[in-house]
Amino acid sequence: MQHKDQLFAAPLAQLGDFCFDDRVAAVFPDMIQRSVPGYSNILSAIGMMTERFAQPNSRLYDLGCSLGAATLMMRRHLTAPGCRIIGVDNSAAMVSRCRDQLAAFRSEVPVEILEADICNVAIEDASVVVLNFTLQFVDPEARLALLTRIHAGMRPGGMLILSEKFRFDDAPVNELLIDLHLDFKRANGYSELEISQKRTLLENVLRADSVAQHKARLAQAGFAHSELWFQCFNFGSLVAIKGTAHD
Ligand SMILES: C[S@@+](CC[C@H](N)C(=O)[O-])C[C@H]1O[C@@H](n2cnc3c(N)ncnc32)[C@H](O)[C@@H]1O
Ligand SMILES: O=C(O)C(=O)C[C@]1(C(=O)O)C=C[C@@H](O)C=C1
Repeated sequence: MQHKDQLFAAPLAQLGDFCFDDRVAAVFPDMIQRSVPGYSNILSAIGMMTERFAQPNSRLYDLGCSLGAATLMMRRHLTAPGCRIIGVDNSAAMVSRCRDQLAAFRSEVPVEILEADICNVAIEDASVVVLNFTLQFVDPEARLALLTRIHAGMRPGGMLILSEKFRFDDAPVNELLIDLHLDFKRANGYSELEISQKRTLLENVLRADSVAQHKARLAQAGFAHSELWFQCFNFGSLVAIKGTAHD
């Protein structure tokens, strides 16, 4: 059964930091669909890109997998033989629900869901790595080290999909795209109170970078190629490819 996100509909006495606890996990599909413009388009493209980039007998990683929406897409579109998918999340509530959700659909592809910090987990022999709205929650100081480890754990020609909320250096543009996102949330039924409480809760935990910062960091981490392939307001997705000997 789908549960509607009404977590922030009533005034909260204390606005601490947003966290991915059991209450959030219980409404997460509704929350992310109504909060992230383009979320479904990005998931569909993760399926298409998996089909294209998964290499035989390699590993595919979904880092910050939540309930496994991207893992499911990858599993459904995987045609290369001998692959395994590894989903990682450090929220116990997400991991438990993710395992249930994956078990509800039949598949021959081996999938393992780990409860761990993506900054510590080993990345090995990967052809596809997904960071779908996860890097924005990692300490900015730890982001380059994580991407460098991901790059080191990938096969040549492997692909990273990095979806994020962005900030923009041009102040009027930044304001406009944030406002359009708020309109998107209003159109999806969120009240002004829900919007402002969630915004305060996210302030210290979701630290957005600009597209230029992401591209520069991906290059520094070793990725030979990267480009923004999707954007809607202040949300979007980049693709980065590890170079091969032919580059
Ligand atoms: C916005 S959700 C990701 C949505 C998901 N990828 C999808 O496509 O539906 C961010 C997730 O990242 C997880 N997360 C944040 N920081 C993490 C870390 N350092 N290690 C592991 N998981 C992390 C959170 O628990 C949360 O489930
Ligand atoms: O609701 C917002 O304003 C968001 O920034 C959306 C966002 C995200 O980008 O991850 C924030 C937290 C929830 O996990 C779902 C979506």
